[in-house]
Amino acid sequence: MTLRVGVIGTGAIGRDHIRRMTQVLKGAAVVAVTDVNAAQAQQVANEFNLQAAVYDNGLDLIRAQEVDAVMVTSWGATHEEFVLASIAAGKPVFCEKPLAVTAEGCKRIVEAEAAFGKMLVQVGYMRRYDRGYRVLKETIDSGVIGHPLILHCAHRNVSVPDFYTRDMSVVDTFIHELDVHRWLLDDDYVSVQVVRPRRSSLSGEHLNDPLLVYMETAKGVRINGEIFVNCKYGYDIQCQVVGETGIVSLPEPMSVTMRSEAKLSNALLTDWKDRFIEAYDIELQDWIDATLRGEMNGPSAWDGYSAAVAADACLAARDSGDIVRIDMPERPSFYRSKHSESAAEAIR
Ligand SMILES: NC(=O)c1ccc[n+]([C@@H]2O[C@H](COP(=O)([O-])OP(=O)(O)OC[C@H]3O[C@@H](n4cnc5c(N)ncnc54)[C@H](O)[C@@H]3O)[C@@H](O)[C@H]2O)c1
Ligand SMILES: O[C@H]1[C@H](O)[C@@H](O)[C@H](O)[C@@H](O)[C@H]1O
Repeated sequence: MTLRVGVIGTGAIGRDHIRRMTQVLKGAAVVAVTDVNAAQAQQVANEFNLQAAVYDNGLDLIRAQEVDAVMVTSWGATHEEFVLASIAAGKPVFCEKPLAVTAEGCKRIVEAEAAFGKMLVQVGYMRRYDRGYRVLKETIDSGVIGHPLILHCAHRNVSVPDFYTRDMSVVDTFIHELDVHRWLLDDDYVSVQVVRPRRSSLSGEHLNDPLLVYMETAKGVRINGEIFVNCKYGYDIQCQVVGETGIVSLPEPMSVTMRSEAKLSNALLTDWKDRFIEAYDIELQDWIDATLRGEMNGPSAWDGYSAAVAADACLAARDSGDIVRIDMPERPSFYRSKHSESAAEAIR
Protein backbone atom coordinates (compact mmCIF):
# COMPACT_ATOMS: atom_id res chain seq x y z
CA MET A 1 0.00 0.00 0.00
CA THR A 2 1.22 3.51 -0.79
CA LEU A 3 0.47 6.63 1.21
CA ARG A 4 -0.34 9.43 -1.23
CA VAL A 5 1.05 12.63 0.28
CA GLY A 6 0.36 16.27 -0.60
CA VAL A 7 3.09 18.72 0.42
CA ILE A 8 2.40 22.39 1.27
CA GLY A 9 5.60 24.44 1.06
CA THR A 10 8.51 23.36 -1.14
CA GLY A 11 11.28 25.45 0.47
CA ALA A 12 14.26 24.09 2.40
CA ILE A 13 12.66 21.36 4.48
CA GLY A 14 9.70 20.73 2.16
CA ARG A 15 12.08 19.97 -0.68
CA ASP A 16 14.25 17.81 1.61
CA HIS A 17 11.25 15.78 2.86
CA ILE A 18 10.10 15.32 -0.76
CA ARG A 19 13.60 14.05 -1.57
CA ARG A 20 13.52 11.54 1.28
CA MET A 21 9.95 10.36 0.55
CA THR A 22 10.87 9.95 -3.12
CA GLN A 23 14.42 8.59 -2.93
CA VAL A 24 15.08 7.21 0.56
CA LEU A 25 11.94 6.00 2.31
CA LYS A 26 9.38 3.33 1.48
CA GLY A 27 5.59 3.42 1.31
CA ALA A 28 4.88 7.02 0.23
CA ALA A 29 4.37 8.86 -3.04
CA VAL A 30 4.21 12.64 -3.34
CA VAL A 31 1.10 13.18 -5.46
CA ALA A 32 0.48 16.90 -4.94
CA VAL A 33 2.55 19.98 -4.12
CA THR A 34 1.89 23.67 -3.62
CA ASP A 35 3.84 26.77 -2.69
CA VAL A 36 3.04 30.49 -2.80
CA ASN A 37 6.06 30.50 -5.04
CA ALA A 38 4.38 28.39 -7.74
CA ALA A 39 7.46 28.30 -9.96
CA GLN A 40 9.45 26.76 -7.14
CA ALA A 41 6.78 24.10 -6.52
CA GLN A 42 6.89 23.19 -10.21
CA GLN A 43 10.67 23.15 -10.19
CA VAL A 44 10.79 20.77 -7.19
CA ALA A 45 8.18 18.54 -8.88
CA ASN A 46 10.40 18.42 -11.98
CA GLU A 47 13.62 17.91 -10.01
CA PHE A 48 12.26 14.74 -8.35
CA ASN A 49 10.32 13.62 -11.37
CA LEU A 50 7.08 13.60 -9.38
CA GLN A 51 3.81 12.45 -10.90
CA ALA A 52 2.19 15.25 -8.94
CA ALA A 53 -0.41 17.94 -9.47
CA VAL A 54 0.77 21.46 -8.63
CA TYR A 55 -2.03 23.20 -6.71
CA ASP A 56 -2.68 26.93 -6.47
CA ASN A 57 -3.13 26.83 -2.72
CA GLY A 58 -2.90 24.60 0.33
CA LEU A 59 -6.64 24.35 1.02
CA ASP A 60 -7.40 22.91 -2.43
CA LEU A 61 -4.51 20.45 -2.02
CA ILE A 62 -5.88 19.28 1.33
CA ARG A 63 -9.33 18.66 -0.18
CA ALA A 64 -7.98 16.91 -3.27
CA GLN A 65 -9.25 13.36 -3.67
CA GLU A 66 -5.90 11.85 -4.55
CA VAL A 67 -4.32 13.17 -1.31
CA ASP A 68 -4.48 10.64 1.56
CA ALA A 69 -2.25 12.58 3.97
CA VAL A 70 -0.89 16.12 4.21
CA MET A 71 2.59 17.42 4.94
CA VAL A 72 2.82 21.06 6.09
CA THR A 73 6.27 22.55 5.50
CA SER A 74 5.34 26.17 4.85
CA TRP A 75 6.22 29.09 7.18
CA GLY A 76 5.23 28.68 10.82
CA ALA A 77 2.50 31.34 10.76
CA THR A 78 0.60 29.36 8.09
CA HIS A 79 0.59 26.00 9.92
CA GLU A 80 -2.54 26.46 12.02
CA GLU A 81 -4.84 27.06 9.06
CA PHE A 82 -3.53 24.05 7.14
CA VAL A 83 -3.61 21.69 10.12
CA LEU A 84 -7.17 22.73 11.00
CA ALA A 85 -8.23 22.20 7.38
CA SER A 86 -6.62 18.74 7.35
CA ILE A 87 -8.49 17.76 10.52
CA ALA A 88 -11.73 19.10 9.01
CA ALA A 89 -11.07 16.88 5.96
CA GLY A 90 -10.33 13.90 8.27
CA LYS A 91 -6.81 13.52 6.83
CA PRO A 92 -3.63 12.64 8.76
CA VAL A 93 -1.21 15.56 8.77
CA PHE A 94 2.51 15.81 9.45
CA CYS A 95 3.21 19.41 10.43
CA GLU A 96 6.71 20.79 10.75
CA LYS A 97 7.40 22.67 13.97
CA PRO A 98 6.01 24.91 15.31
CA LEU A 99 2.51 23.45 15.30
CA ALA A 100 1.29 27.07 15.48
CA VAL A 101 3.10 30.24 16.48
CA THR A 102 1.03 30.78 19.66
CA ALA A 103 -0.34 28.52 22.36
CA GLU A 104 -3.83 29.82 21.50
CA GLY A 105 -3.39 28.60 17.92
CA CYS A 106 -2.19 25.18 19.12
CA LYS A 107 -5.12 24.96 21.52
CA ARG A 108 -7.56 25.42 18.64
CA ILE A 109 -5.87 22.48 16.89
CA VAL A 110 -5.97 20.28 19.99
CA GLU A 111 -9.66 21.07 20.47
CA ALA A 112 -10.47 20.36 16.81
CA GLU A 113 -8.61 17.04 16.90
CA ALA A 114 -10.27 15.94 20.14
CA ALA A 115 -13.68 16.90 18.69
CA PHE A 116 -12.88 14.83 15.60
CA GLY A 117 -12.19 11.94 17.98
CA LYS A 118 -9.03 10.48 16.44
CA MET A 119 -5.40 11.57 16.53
CA LEU A 120 -4.44 12.84 13.08
CA VAL A 121 -1.58 15.26 13.78
CA GLN A 122 2.15 14.57 14.11
CA VAL A 123 4.54 17.47 14.78
CA GLY A 124 8.05 17.47 13.28
CA TYR A 125 10.01 17.23 16.54
CA MET A 126 12.60 14.97 14.99
CA ARG A 127 15.08 15.12 17.87
CA ARG A 128 13.03 12.45 19.63
CA TYR A 129 14.15 10.14 16.80
CA ASP A 130 17.83 11.14 16.99
CA ARG A 131 20.08 8.30 18.18
CA GLY A 132 22.09 10.61 20.44
CA TYR A 133 19.00 11.92 22.23
CA ARG A 134 17.62 8.36 22.45
CA VAL A 135 20.77 7.12 24.20
CA LEU A 136 20.68 10.13 26.49
CA LYS A 137 17.08 9.35 27.44
CA GLU A 138 17.71 5.65 27.91
CA THR A 139 20.66 6.45 30.18
CA ILE A 140 18.63 8.87 32.29
CA ASP A 141 15.70 6.42 32.47
CA SER A 142 18.03 3.60 33.57
CA GLY A 143 18.69 5.54 36.78
CA VAL A 144 22.46 5.24 36.45
CA ILE A 145 23.01 8.98 37.18
CA GLY A 146 20.28 9.14 39.82
CA HIS A 147 17.64 11.84 39.52
CA PRO A 148 18.42 14.60 36.99
CA LEU A 149 19.17 17.88 38.79
CA ILE A 150 20.44 20.32 36.16
CA LEU A 151 20.29 20.43 32.35
CA HIS A 152 22.71 22.60 30.37
CA CYS A 153 21.97 23.13 26.69
CA ALA A 154 22.87 25.31 23.72
CA HIS A 155 21.24 25.78 20.32
CA ARG A 156 23.63 27.54 17.97
CA ASN A 157 23.08 28.31 14.28
CA VAL A 158 25.79 29.70 11.98
CA SER A 159 23.41 32.46 10.85
CA VAL A 160 19.73 33.04 10.08
CA PRO A 161 17.96 34.38 6.99
CA ASP A 162 16.85 38.03 6.64
CA PHE A 163 13.18 37.16 7.27
CA TYR A 164 14.04 35.68 10.69
CA THR A 165 12.22 37.75 13.33
CA ARG A 166 13.05 38.49 16.97
CA ASP A 167 10.46 35.99 18.26
CA MET A 168 11.74 33.19 16.02
CA SER A 169 14.74 32.46 18.25
CA VAL A 170 12.16 31.09 20.69
CA VAL A 171 9.20 30.09 18.49
CA ASP A 172 11.21 28.57 15.63
CA THR A 173 14.59 27.64 17.16
CA PHE A 174 14.48 27.01 20.93
CA ILE A 175 11.08 25.33 20.39
CA HIS A 176 13.10 22.15 19.66
CA GLU A 177 14.58 22.30 23.18
CA LEU A 178 11.21 23.16 24.69
CA ASP A 179 9.86 19.94 23.23
CA VAL A 180 12.79 17.59 23.64
CA HIS A 181 13.53 18.43 27.28
CA ARG A 182 9.96 17.66 28.39
CA TRP A 183 10.36 14.29 26.71
CA LEU A 184 13.92 13.67 27.91
CA LEU A 185 13.16 14.46 31.56
CA ASP A 186 9.55 13.21 31.48
CA ASP A 187 8.64 16.48 33.14
CA ASP A 188 6.89 19.80 32.50
CA TYR A 189 7.97 23.40 32.99
CA VAL A 190 6.80 25.63 35.83
CA SER A 191 8.74 28.87 35.29
CA VAL A 192 11.13 30.71 33.00
CA GLN A 193 13.43 33.69 33.11
CA VAL A 194 15.15 35.06 30.02
CA VAL A 195 18.30 37.15 30.19
CA ARG A 196 19.78 39.17 27.35
CA PRO A 197 23.58 39.18 27.27
CA ARG A 198 25.51 41.73 25.19
CA ARG A 199 24.20 41.53 21.61
CA SER A 200 26.59 40.13 19.04
CA SER A 201 27.53 42.87 16.58
CA LEU A 202 27.29 40.15 13.90
CA SER A 203 23.56 39.61 14.55
CA GLY A 204 20.78 41.68 12.99
CA GLU A 205 19.97 44.76 15.08
CA HIS A 206 16.35 43.62 15.40
CA LEU A 207 17.41 40.38 17.14
CA ASN A 208 18.25 39.62 20.78
CA ASP A 209 21.13 37.34 20.00
CA PRO A 210 22.35 35.51 22.04
CA LEU A 211 19.75 34.83 24.74
CA LEU A 212 19.96 32.88 28.00
CA VAL A 213 16.92 30.92 29.14
CA TYR A 214 16.59 29.66 32.73
CA MET A 215 13.74 27.25 33.38
CA GLU A 216 12.46 25.20 36.29
CA THR A 217 10.51 21.97 35.92
CA ALA A 218 7.77 20.48 38.10
CA LYS A 219 10.30 18.00 39.53
CA GLY A 220 12.67 20.86 40.37
CA VAL A 221 15.23 20.36 37.60
CA ARG A 222 16.91 23.64 36.59
CA ILE A 223 17.53 24.17 32.88
CA ASN A 224 20.14 26.60 31.70
CA GLY A 225 19.85 27.20 27.96
CA GLU A 226 21.66 29.32 25.39
CA ILE A 227 20.17 30.38 22.07
CA PHE A 228 22.72 31.87 19.68
CA VAL A 229 21.52 32.01 16.08
CA ASN A 230 24.46 33.89 14.56
CA CYS A 231 27.32 32.06 16.26
CA LYS A 232 29.24 31.96 12.95
CA TYR A 233 31.41 28.91 13.74
CA GLY A 234 29.03 25.97 13.10
CA TYR A 235 25.68 24.27 13.76
CA ASP A 236 26.11 23.18 17.33
CA ILE A 237 23.51 21.44 19.50
CA GLN A 238 24.61 20.71 23.06
CA CYS A 239 22.82 19.00 25.92
CA GLN A 240 24.24 17.80 29.22
CA VAL A 241 22.28 16.41 32.16
CA VAL A 242 23.78 16.54 35.64
CA GLY A 243 22.37 13.86 37.94
CA GLU A 244 22.91 12.87 41.57
CA THR A 245 25.69 10.42 40.79
CA GLY A 246 26.89 11.28 37.28
CA ILE A 247 26.66 13.42 34.17
CA VAL A 248 25.51 12.44 30.68
CA SER A 249 26.07 14.46 27.51
CA LEU A 250 24.58 14.35 24.01
CA PRO A 251 27.18 12.67 21.76
CA GLU A 252 28.91 14.88 19.21
CA PRO A 253 28.07 14.05 15.57
CA MET A 254 30.57 11.65 14.04
CA SER A 255 33.60 13.36 12.53
CA VAL A 256 37.11 12.40 11.48
CA THR A 257 39.91 13.59 13.71
CA MET A 258 42.61 15.23 11.64
CA ARG A 259 46.26 15.97 12.30
CA SER A 260 47.51 18.46 9.76
CA GLU A 261 49.65 21.63 9.61
CA ALA A 262 50.55 21.35 13.28
CA LYS A 263 46.89 21.16 14.32
CA LEU A 264 44.68 18.45 15.78
CA SER A 265 41.09 19.11 14.64
CA ASN A 266 37.54 17.82 14.17
CA ALA A 267 35.26 19.36 11.56
CA LEU A 268 31.92 20.77 12.76
CA LEU A 269 28.69 20.58 10.78
CA THR A 270 27.11 23.83 9.60
CA ASP A 271 23.62 22.77 8.47
CA TRP A 272 20.67 21.33 10.42
CA LYS A 273 19.84 19.15 7.37
CA ASP A 274 23.07 17.19 7.90
CA ARG A 275 23.07 17.20 11.71
CA PHE A 276 19.69 15.47 11.94
CA ILE A 277 19.57 13.68 8.58
CA GLU A 278 19.10 10.23 10.07
CA ALA A 279 16.54 11.45 12.61
CA TYR A 280 14.42 12.99 9.81
CA ASP A 281 14.56 9.71 7.87
CA ILE A 282 13.46 7.62 10.86
CA GLU A 283 10.81 10.16 11.86
CA LEU A 284 9.15 10.27 8.44
CA GLN A 285 9.36 6.50 7.89
CA ASP A 286 7.65 6.07 11.24
CA TRP A 287 4.95 8.57 10.22
CA ILE A 288 4.37 6.82 6.87
CA ASP A 289 4.22 3.34 8.43
CA ALA A 290 1.94 4.39 11.29
CA THR A 291 -0.37 6.35 8.99
CA LEU A 292 -0.71 3.37 6.66
CA ARG A 293 -1.73 1.29 9.70
CA GLY A 294 -4.27 3.97 10.65
CA GLU A 295 -2.25 4.99 13.73
CA MET A 296 -0.42 8.05 14.99
CA ASN A 297 2.85 7.36 16.83
CA GLY A 298 4.92 10.50 16.91
CA PRO A 299 4.96 13.78 18.83
CA SER A 300 1.32 14.81 19.03
CA ALA A 301 -0.67 18.02 18.79
CA TRP A 302 -0.59 17.99 22.59
CA ASP A 303 3.22 18.05 22.47
CA GLY A 304 3.03 20.91 19.97
CA TYR A 305 0.68 22.76 22.32
CA SER A 306 2.84 22.13 25.41
CA ALA A 307 5.95 23.50 23.69
CA ALA A 308 3.95 26.54 22.55
CA VAL A 309 2.71 27.27 26.09
CA ALA A 310 6.35 27.31 27.21
CA ALA A 311 7.37 29.42 24.19
CA ASP A 312 4.72 32.06 24.97
CA ALA A 313 6.10 32.25 28.52
CA CYS A 314 9.69 32.59 27.21
CA LEU A 315 8.63 35.56 25.06
CA ALA A 316 6.84 37.22 28.00
CA ALA A 317 9.92 36.62 30.18
CA ARG A 318 12.24 38.05 27.53
CA ASP A 319 10.17 41.22 27.29
CA SER A 320 9.50 41.75 31.01
CA GLY A 321 12.75 40.51 32.50
CA ASP A 322 10.60 38.77 35.16
CA ILE A 323 10.44 35.14 36.21
CA VAL A 324 7.24 34.04 34.46
CA ARG A 325 5.11 31.16 35.74
CA ILE A 326 4.19 28.47 33.23
CA ASP A 327 0.76 27.00 33.79
CA MET A 328 0.86 23.83 31.78
CA PRO A 329 -2.66 22.47 31.35
CA GLU A 330 -3.19 18.85 32.34
CA ARG A 331 -2.91 16.36 29.51
CA PRO A 332 -6.38 15.03 28.58
CA SER A 333 -6.75 11.25 28.44
CA PHE A 334 -7.29 11.56 24.65
CA TYR A 335 -3.58 12.43 24.42
CA ARG A 336 -2.01 9.82 26.69
CA SER A 337 0.47 8.62 24.11
CA LYS A 338 2.84 5.72 23.72
CA HIS A 339 5.26 7.78 21.65
CA SER A 340 8.30 7.18 23.80
CA GLU A 341 8.25 3.43 23.23
CA SER A 342 7.18 3.59 19.60
CA ALA A 343 9.97 6.03 18.69
CA ALA A 344 12.44 3.60 20.25
CA GLU A 345 10.99 0.81 18.11
CA ALA A 346 11.26 2.98 14.99
CA ILE A 347 14.95 3.48 15.68
CA ARG A 348 15.79 -0.22 16.11
N1 LIG B 1 12.30 20.08 12.12
C1 LIG B 1 13.28 20.87 11.74
O1 LIG B 1 14.41 20.71 12.13
C2 LIG B 1 13.01 21.96 10.76
C3 LIG B 1 14.05 22.37 9.90
C4 LIG B 1 13.78 23.43 9.02
C5 LIG B 1 12.54 24.01 8.98
N2 LIG B 1 11.57 23.58 9.83
C6 LIG B 1 10.26 24.23 9.83
O2 LIG B 1 9.66 24.05 8.54
C7 LIG B 1 8.98 25.24 8.15
C8 LIG B 1 9.57 25.73 6.82
O3 LIG B 1 10.91 26.08 7.03
P1 LIG B 1 11.95 26.20 5.83
O4 LIG B 1 13.29 26.35 6.45
O5 LIG B 1 11.73 25.11 4.84
O6 LIG B 1 11.50 27.60 5.21
P2 LIG B 1 11.61 28.06 3.69
O7 LIG B 1 11.37 29.54 3.69
O8 LIG B 1 12.85 27.55 3.07
O9 LIG B 1 10.38 27.32 2.99
C9 LIG B 1 9.04 27.58 3.31
C10 LIG B 1 8.25 27.55 2.01
O10 LIG B 1 6.86 27.71 2.33
C11 LIG B 1 6.29 28.52 1.33
N3 LIG B 1 5.06 29.08 1.84
C12 LIG B 1 4.91 30.07 2.75
N4 LIG B 1 3.61 30.31 2.97
C13 LIG B 1 2.91 29.45 2.19
C14 LIG B 1 1.53 29.18 1.99
N5 LIG B 1 0.59 29.90 2.63
N6 LIG B 1 1.19 28.21 1.13
C15 LIG B 1 2.13 27.49 0.48
N7 LIG B 1 3.45 27.71 0.62
C16 LIG B 1 3.84 28.65 1.48
C17 LIG B 1 7.37 29.55 1.00
O11 LIG B 1 7.15 30.15 -0.26
C18 LIG B 1 8.63 28.68 1.06
O12 LIG B 1 8.94 28.12 -0.21
C19 LIG B 1 9.12 26.22 9.31
O13 LIG B 1 8.00 26.12 10.13
C20 LIG B 1 10.36 25.73 10.04
O14 LIG B 1 10.34 26.03 11.42
C21 LIG B 1 11.77 22.55 10.67
O1 LIG C 1 13.82 25.94 11.19
C1 LIG C 1 15.14 25.75 11.63
C2 LIG C 1 15.33 24.32 12.13
O2 LIG C 1 14.32 24.00 13.01
C3 LIG C 1 16.67 24.10 12.77
O3 LIG C 1 16.70 22.82 13.38
C4 LIG C 1 17.00 25.15 13.82
O4 LIG C 1 18.31 24.98 14.27
C5 LIG C 1 16.85 26.56 13.25
O5 LIG C 1 17.15 27.50 14.25
C6 LIG C 1 15.44 26.77 12.72
O6 LIG C 1 15.32 28.09 12.22
